[in-house]
Amino acid sequence: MHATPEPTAVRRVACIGAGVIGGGWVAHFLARGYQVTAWDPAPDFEPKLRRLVDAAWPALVELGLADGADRANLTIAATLPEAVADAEFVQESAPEDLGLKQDLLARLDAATPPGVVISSSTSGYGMTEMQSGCTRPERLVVGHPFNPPYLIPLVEVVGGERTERWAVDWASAFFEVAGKSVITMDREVPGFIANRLQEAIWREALHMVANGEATVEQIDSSITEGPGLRWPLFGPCLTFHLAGGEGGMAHMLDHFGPSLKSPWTRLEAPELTDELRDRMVEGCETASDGRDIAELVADRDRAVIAVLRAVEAVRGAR
Ligand SMILES: NC(=O)C1=CN([C@@H]2O[C@H](COP(=O)(O)OP(=O)(O)OC[C@H]3O[C@@H](n4cnc5c(N)ncnc54)[C@H](O)[C@@H]3O)[C@@H](O)[C@H]2O)C=CC1
Ligand SMILES: C[N+](C)(C)CC(=O)CC(=O)[O-]
Repeated sequence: MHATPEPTAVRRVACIGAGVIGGGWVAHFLARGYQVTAWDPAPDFEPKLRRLVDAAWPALVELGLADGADRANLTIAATLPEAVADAEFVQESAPEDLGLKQDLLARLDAATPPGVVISSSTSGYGMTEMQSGCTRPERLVVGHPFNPPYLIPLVEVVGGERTERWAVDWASAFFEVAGKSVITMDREVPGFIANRLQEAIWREALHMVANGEATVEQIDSSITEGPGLRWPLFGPCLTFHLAGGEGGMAHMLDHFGPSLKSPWTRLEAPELTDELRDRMVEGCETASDGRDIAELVADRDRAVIAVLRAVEAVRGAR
């Protein structure tokens, strides 16, 4: 049996590794009213961490702090075992190095009370490969955040082959209670969902710069002045649903399906089978949540205007 607290009862979290992401997690958990203990092997980590939290705090105040939220709730631990000794949840944010993560997670597993869930911020490793040295692998999950974790809501949660289902469900529930927006994945896939999508763009951008096909500035403008303006409300699927006009995704795929064979990207497209077409069309119906095309267009237009105004306000304030 495992002495796992209810996700709503957690008060003490440990953040292991306190760089860009670990520090961002510290700021997030402090703003949500948790007692946070941080540990990092770098000798100068404490002043850097406090600078990061102080820089984030005005934004967190503007968003609204939870009851009891206070930067004084941060404790600096001298050792890894001290950091996790009475933790009710542990978030690991050490460098993206498989050997280092395997070794660190094994040490965390040995020092953390049984039943306490340990989550890794890894950007792409599977928990199956990271939990290989753990004696209680059932409580280890990936909890992949986005920079900065105190502002970007998404966390992707997924277990490894030796993770038990309760730990995945517990972590998802805990992150929700802690104010995050969670995608729980049933299957391990390198890079999870969002980084696979981001990497497709990122690798193509690097190819274009390497080949002299586009400059860094052109690449960034192509997103900030183009598709990026549509993505805050609708992701790539509903966005392209509207590219099909009144025919939606079905017409979009029938019209532009042949373009999947054109050399528009170095990434090879899957075969557009009837099954894939149906899955996309049905998925867009579900995601539309009862709205017809005209209603979706109206929602998109309102969102794009709001985003354009917000961006203009930030540019005007520079
Ligand atoms: N930077 C980003 O945009 C994102 C990073 N991540 C993931 O978060 C993790 C941390 O990345 P960053 O914060 O960007 O790196 P970072 O380099 O800013 O921070 C890493 C921290 O880990 C510490 N560290 C080194 N060895 C350690 C060990 N053995 N045990 C504990 N801590 C150790 C370092 O002293 C440093 O403070 C990685 O797994 C990365 O893939 C996830 C989402 C976004
Ligand atoms: C650059 N990165 C791969 C570490 C980015 C992430 O993992 C998520 C993010 O913040 O975009």
